[in-house]
Amino acid sequence: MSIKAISSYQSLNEQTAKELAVNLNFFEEDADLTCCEIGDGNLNLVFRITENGKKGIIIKQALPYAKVVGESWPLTVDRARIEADALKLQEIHAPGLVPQVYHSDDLLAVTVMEDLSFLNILRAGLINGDPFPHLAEDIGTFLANTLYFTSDYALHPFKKKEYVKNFSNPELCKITEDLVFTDPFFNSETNDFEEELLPLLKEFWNDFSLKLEVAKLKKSFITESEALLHGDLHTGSIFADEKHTKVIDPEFAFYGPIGFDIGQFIANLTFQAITREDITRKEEILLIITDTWKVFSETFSKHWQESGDAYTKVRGYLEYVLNKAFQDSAGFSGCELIRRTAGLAHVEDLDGIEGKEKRLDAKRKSLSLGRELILNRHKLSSIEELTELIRNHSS
Ligand SMILES: Nc1ncnc2c1ncn2[C@@H]1O[C@H](COP(=O)(O)OP(=O)(O)O)[C@@H](O)[C@H]1O
Ligand SMILES: CSC[C@H]1O[C@H](OP(=O)(O)O)[C@H](O)[C@@H]1O
Repeated sequence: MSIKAISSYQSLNEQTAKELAVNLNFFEEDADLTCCEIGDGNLNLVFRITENGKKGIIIKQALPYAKVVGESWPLTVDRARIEADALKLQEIHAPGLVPQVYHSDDLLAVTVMEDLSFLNILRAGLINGDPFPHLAEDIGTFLANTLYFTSDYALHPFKKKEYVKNFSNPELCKITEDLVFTDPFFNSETNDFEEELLPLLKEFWNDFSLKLEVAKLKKSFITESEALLHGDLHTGSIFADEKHTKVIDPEFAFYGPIGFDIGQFIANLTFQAITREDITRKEEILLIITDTWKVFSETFSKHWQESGDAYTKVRGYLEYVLNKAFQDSAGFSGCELIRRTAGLAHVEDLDGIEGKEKRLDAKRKSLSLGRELILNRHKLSSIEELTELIRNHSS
């Protein structure tokens, strides 16, 4: 039976992924196709199908469980629908900054999209020291456009609530609630860290002022339906080179506080500020952070002038919204730094450091900076103060 004709979910393999591509008319029946499963993320299958080595297509399929753990961690395949819908909406608001979606199938939990293999995953490129001259401009624009145009500042309230419903994503949000906001701040089984970090982590687990601030950040993540977030905007969710930037993998998309995406992006750049030894190379990262915020806040402010909401004309309201997003983003980035160091899901920027002492030193810096950002976020009043804090903790 043709895979296109199936009436229930089944997980693909390299052979059936090829058959699906042909049945969906992406290739001729007699095409000489190559298919490889290239997924290196925590959750899904990703097939790259090419004909004679030319640019091909990507078929991404959600498994009914989290790939990184296995069938013992069931997970809704509805995340594929959310990812495809989010990519389509992001393409409208931030054209050219996401892969094109060619086809999606909610039953098979499949998204067929543009093959971006000509680009590099940003995390790998940054670790390699590659330059990304357009990154700040592109991500600042992506953040400003996707966040503003999906918010109440831009949308009719009925449309906004329709989106909130469509992008209700409880299972994926629960992963973030646990892995980003809760587990690393308690002695949880999911945590994963070198025993040498235990004394510092014990300090965290016993620090009730730290826990109170994380509780406030978690509350804001859970309760503030401000804009449609990407939901997992780390440097492994971005393809880039010197000229292009493409944001992938919005399966964690949902309505949340604007500062969350900004904070995750800043934190994942911060790992590079911590690990780079050369001062000039560190400063390159701090400049990307500064410029991203500047592009975001300037572009968001420009859009704001077009808003039909009467309150957006009230003096001080835009400044309030931006200041809250800024301070939230500092706090969220603190949580991301800590969870990527001691929680379940790690990053190559830290784990890939050769030499145990050097690696532990970087991880301690990441944990201490994370704590500072969470505790002192309300004292930060400019992006320069934020980058100065990062600079001081990463030398
Ligand atoms: N559009 C694409 N073009 C080329 N490669 C892709 C594309 N989407 C994903 N990949 C590859 O698959 C990997 C995992 O994709 P991702 O969407 O991050 O999956 P997961 O949701 O499991 O984290 C990426 O790191 C990248 O190597
Ligand atoms: C068990 S999911 C852990 C972690 O993985 C996700 O990232 P990705 O899909 O990019 O691999 C997300 O960050 C989750 O917190």
